[in-house]
Amino acid sequence: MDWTAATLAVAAVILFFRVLSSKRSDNTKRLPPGPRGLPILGNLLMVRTKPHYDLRRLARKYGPIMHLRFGLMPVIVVSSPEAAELFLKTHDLVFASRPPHEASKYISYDQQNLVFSPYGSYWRNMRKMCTLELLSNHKISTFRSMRKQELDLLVRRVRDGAAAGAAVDLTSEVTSFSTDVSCRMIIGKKYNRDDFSEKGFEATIREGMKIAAGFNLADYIPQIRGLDLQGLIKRMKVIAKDFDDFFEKIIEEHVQSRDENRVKDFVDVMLGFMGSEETHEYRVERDTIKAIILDMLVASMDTTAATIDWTLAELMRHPRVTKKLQKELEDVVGTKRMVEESDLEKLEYLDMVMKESLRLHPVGPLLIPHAAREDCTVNGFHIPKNARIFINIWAIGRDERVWTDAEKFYPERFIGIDIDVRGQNFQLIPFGSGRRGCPGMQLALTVVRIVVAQLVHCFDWELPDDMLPTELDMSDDFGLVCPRAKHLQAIPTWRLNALKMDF
Ligand code: HEM
Repeated sequence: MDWTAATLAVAAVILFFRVLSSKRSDNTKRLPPGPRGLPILGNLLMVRTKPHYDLRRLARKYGPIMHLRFGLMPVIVVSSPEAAELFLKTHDLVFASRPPHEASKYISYDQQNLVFSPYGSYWRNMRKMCTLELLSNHKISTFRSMRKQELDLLVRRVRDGAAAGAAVDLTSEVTSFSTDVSCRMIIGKKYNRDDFSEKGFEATIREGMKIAAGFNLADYIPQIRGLDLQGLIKRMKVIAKDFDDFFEKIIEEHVQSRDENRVKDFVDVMLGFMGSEETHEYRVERDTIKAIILDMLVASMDTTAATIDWTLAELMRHPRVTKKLQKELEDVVGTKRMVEESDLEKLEYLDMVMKESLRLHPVGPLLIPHAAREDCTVNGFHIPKNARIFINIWAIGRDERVWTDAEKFYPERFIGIDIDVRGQNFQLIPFGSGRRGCPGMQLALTVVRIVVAQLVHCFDWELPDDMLPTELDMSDDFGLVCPRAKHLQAIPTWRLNALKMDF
């Protein structure tokens, strides 16, 4: 044997043992427990139209940190406050990314939005801009009088319904209110039917959200991406074109408008940063603006409306709670005027009602999927790089080990307990927590509280057709946002007789 052959033989033996030992150490990495899956599809068929229910059922068997496989992708499901804290606080930086997402590649300018953008300098820059320039306390206070105008209009519409003695479709009314407020804040005007394609603005937004939330096989088996087996790419291209035409029109109107005195909407603010990187740190291009407009519309319109809707439904089912809330409003506001945003901090029972509603009905029951940026060990379990992380906050909110009488709507459970919804108490995180937590939380809490307070202060409510409170259907509908499955209808009676409606 010459020296060259000997050296090659030794190198081959070393390589063989290296590979063997790396295989062994991979095998010793302990994944969290979970059900066995099918070849290729993995556990995809175990999750049907209501994933939050299916994943809770599985977690009851396999534990609060559970491993599944959707297609070829590892999925980790988190279902206890302690485990949520490990993922969103202890190891927040590792899990602060989002997985690749086919729908937002088409609809959101190649994931240039905030919601689905992977962790990195682009996301950090956009997140900073949104937090400091669009959603700061100062900025949202500049829209206070606009919110009041829209709320007055909502009350007026409901009062007209009260005069007719008919049931009002509260879900539709609250959704229109929320759409109008969001549009005025983000694009500076209510959306106009003529501005959009035939299908209509709201229907297109909803279709986009449905596709974005759905289980797209290509997200889990990237090798079949080009085949478009579910026909989603075709639909997404149509939606993306409709949005792009609309946003181009909006941006052009803003560029042409010279009124310096009006309150600056989000498009104005972002246009102010475009092409001025020397004076501002934000790198904003035209596609960035379009992606963020869509993000803000999607993130604010239906989340806020669905939260108000769920809360009003719980109040209809619990007349005792409604009476107690009306009493608090009479004590703090009186019966001679309507509620103002400045009253909100004094309304402690309202705060408990909102917490209880968000506990039972978080509109993002699984948060938005997070992604592992690198391999990580959590609670002794190996969490592989690129794993999708679902945090089942809906299951946590209804866990009997965490909450006494968990299924019961009982706002008094928060008396004397220091738990709020702002991301520090992991048994109640309807807005998420940590780096990816909701940047619109303050705005959302202001809007949902003022609308609920106003509608309960101004009106008494009765369910139609002699329906008993216990008969109200409370089923939900899963999507990017989880609203009530059926519209809430109720008959209002004006109760502020001392107040003339001259607004
Ligand atoms: C009641 C209303 C709302 C609820 C319950 C809610 C809840 C949430 C949740 C659960 C997340 C995901 C957190 C995570 O993945 O860890 C989120 C993200 C987000 N929310 Fe909200 N939200 C609401 C309203 C709003 C509003 C009004 C805005 C802005 C106008 C907004 C903007 C966003 C954005 C931009 C993100 C993505 C943040 C990121 O990925 O960095 N949300 N929200």
